[in-house]
Amino acid sequence: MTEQKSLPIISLENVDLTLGQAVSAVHVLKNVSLDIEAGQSVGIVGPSGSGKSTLLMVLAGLEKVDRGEVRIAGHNISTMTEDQAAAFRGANIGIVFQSFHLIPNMTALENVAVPLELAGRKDAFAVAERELHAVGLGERLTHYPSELSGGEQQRVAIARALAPSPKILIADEPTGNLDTATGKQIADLLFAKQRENGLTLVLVTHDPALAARCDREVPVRSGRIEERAVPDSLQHTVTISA
Ligand SMILES: Nc1ncnc2c1ncn2[C@@H]1O[C@H](COP(=O)(O)OP(=O)(O)OP(=O)(O)O)[C@@H](O)[C@H]1O
Repeated sequence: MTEQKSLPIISLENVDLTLGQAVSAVHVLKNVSLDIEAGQSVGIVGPSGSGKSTLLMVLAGLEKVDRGEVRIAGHNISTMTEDQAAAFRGANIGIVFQSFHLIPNMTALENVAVPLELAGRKDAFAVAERELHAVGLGERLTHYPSELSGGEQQRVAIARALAPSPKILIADEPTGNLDTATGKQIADLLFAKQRENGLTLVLVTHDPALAARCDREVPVRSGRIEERAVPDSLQHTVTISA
């Protein structure tokens, strides 16, 4: 019997992207290729300004590439219209932005319930409440973002991204504003979702401990990735030659 290699859930092929105009133009991503298997956790690491957040925006279809292809779950997100990409994200991808993007005039509970309501879930508020409890914010349901600390806002954003049970979670510094103990709790929650639900995790992080917990670290340097997916057959084999 021949072993079937599953298609990567995320695949970038020779992606180039320049942001800004004229003198402020920056060639941010340079011929980037990256395959991520379903259910894998990947830590995107690298110096400030190397292109990590831009890479996440590209993966989420929020930034169009100049060249190359971005395929998510077999769909070419680079050729979708904005509406198609938004619907696709809603059904498949949870996103935690560096600046959270919470809706200021909605409570924590309402912020988390919004994507569920948009998906037509009748149990939106019950699920939202459960997710807020899971990130340790059961006592902050009716607080508005301006009444929450930075770390609490970050956890609302994580609860909102996880609530619709996406296939993929893309998160920019998900523990960046948290103390060590709370950061570990959030990381535990994310890796539990990976283990139990097969969630694919793509995390940008400056935290070496969080990166080390991922199945794989992808280093970004000046807009380039040197690493390419290790074939399955080699992934769990470590050979030490004397
Ligand atoms: N709209 C834009 N116009 C011009 N340059 C941009 C634009 N957006 C980002 N850049 C540049 O692209 C580079 C990569 O930015 P990006 O935010 O992806 O870096 P990063 O690796 O996530 O950094 P950090 O770790 O500091 O968050 C930076 O040098 C930034 O100045």
